[in-house]
Amino acid sequence: MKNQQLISDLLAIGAVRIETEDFFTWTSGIKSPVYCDNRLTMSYPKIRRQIAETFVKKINRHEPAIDVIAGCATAGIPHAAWVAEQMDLPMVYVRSSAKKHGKGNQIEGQIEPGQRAVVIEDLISTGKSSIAAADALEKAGVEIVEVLSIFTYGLKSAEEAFTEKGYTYSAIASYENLLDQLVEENVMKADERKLMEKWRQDPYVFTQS
Ligand SMILES: O=P(O)(O)OC[C@H]1O[C@H](OP(=O)(O)OP(=O)(O)O)[C@H](O)[C@@H]1O
Ligand SMILES: O=C(O)c1cc(=O)[nH]c(=O)[nH]1
Repeated sequence: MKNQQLISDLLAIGAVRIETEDFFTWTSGIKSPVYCDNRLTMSYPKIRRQIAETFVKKINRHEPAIDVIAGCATAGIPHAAWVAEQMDLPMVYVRSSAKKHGKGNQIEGQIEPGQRAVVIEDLISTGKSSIAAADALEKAGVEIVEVLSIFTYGLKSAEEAFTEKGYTYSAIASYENLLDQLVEENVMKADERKLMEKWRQDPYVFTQS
């Protein structure tokens, strides 16, 4: 699946919303004029299959092979499941924090120290959620080979956070691809695009302390 195809699909199913007055609040607290709801892709078998196939191709590049697919709770879980199913690999998922009852697990499913894992996330903003999942797996002795997501905003702070941790990450499509497509489809004018690009350089600009 090409990045521009994914963006077209996300736009076609209404997964991308832009609000220039009543901002969205991201999990990080950032107030954003954009929200990309990749959860909607679950409801479209062709799109979710193409996403899984693209992830599988990326994962198959790794040598030695990957032992386990790890989904980030919650939105990464179904995509991790479809990838694990296609690859006939074990799957686990990682909660944002350990359960307060039951077995107190943060990682659900079976992992063994020394296994090589790919972490599947639906979206990367600051990277905090997927890095926390990768950290939990690493703490359990698992090697993080790559973090994959459907979409990334490509925020500088996320890039720095991944680099600092030494995790490799990639996404099928980016905010850049989204802006290209919005201009292409005449949804956004070139000067509006500039503003959206500017906001990405300083994503906390609308966030009150
Ligand atoms: O890179 P980050 O700044 O961490 O932001 C991205 C995370 O935010 C969203 O999850 P959300 O917290 O909304 O929870 P959900 O997956 O349970 O819907 C998204 O699904 C990512 O997990
Ligand atoms: O950072 C987030 O919370 C976030 C941003 C976004 O565009 N979509 C989403 O589901 N979460």
